[in-house]
Amino acid sequence: MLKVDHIHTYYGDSHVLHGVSLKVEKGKMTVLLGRNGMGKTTTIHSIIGFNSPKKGKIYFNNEEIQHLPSYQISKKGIGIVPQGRRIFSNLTVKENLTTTARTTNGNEWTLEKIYKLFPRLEERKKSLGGNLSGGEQSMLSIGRALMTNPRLLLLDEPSEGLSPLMVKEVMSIIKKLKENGLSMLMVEQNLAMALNVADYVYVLNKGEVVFDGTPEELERNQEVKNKYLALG
Ligand SMILES: Nc1ncnc2c1ncn2[C@@H]1O[C@H](COP(=O)(O)OP(=O)(O)OP(=O)(O)O)[C@@H](O)[C@H]1O
Repeated sequence: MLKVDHIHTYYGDSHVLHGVSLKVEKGKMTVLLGRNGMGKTTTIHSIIGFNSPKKGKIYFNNEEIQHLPSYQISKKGIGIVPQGRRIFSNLTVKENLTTTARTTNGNEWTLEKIYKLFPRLEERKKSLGGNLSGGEQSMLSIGRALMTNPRLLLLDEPSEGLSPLMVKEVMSIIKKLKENGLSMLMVEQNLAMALNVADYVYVLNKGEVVFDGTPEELERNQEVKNKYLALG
């Protein structure tokens, strides 16, 4: 469904991604792991067109998208749950869900379905986004992305800064989406959580893929875990 082929991405003169390649299969959860600053967010931003690669190609359903602006990429069916959630703090929960909603990719997701998946959001539908707890904001950010009816959902550390209880809740929702057949690429710092939901894992180090394999293969690979995933 998504193929990232040897991309090189820069911030000004700073060369951050050095030929990153990865694939996301239809209906699967692919997880990007790696320590802080290794290029995970930059990879997500390259795919969605926030920071397009200077070299290399990105194919979505066999079509090259690396040269397109982000609104066109999103129109083609790639949704994003950005790092830090980025919800609209002066809009209500309901407005957050509806302002960027899109039906051009089909119309599976409706407000009713979102509220069914996240009953907490329905309870708080009239509250301003800025008044929600971190966990509620995380749910809102996922709900808002689903309202664009994506074929592929990019999630950049949806569990960041949440309490263990909230992390569990958000992850169980992500698992439900996976059971429903949604294709996802998720950045995650928490190894245990990543191994729990992933079908396939990539590890990034200094803008390069240093491991790819199944969660079981990563689990057994003590060297990769020690070298590239140790905290710090
Ligand atoms: N806007 C920017 N301008 C310049 N350099 C940047 C910018 N954003 C990120 N970088 C640099 O690019 C590199 C990769 O950053 P990136 O955010 O992709 O890492 P990450 O793996 O997602 O880490 P984190 O979990 O901390 O977000 C880092 O060295 C970072 O300092």
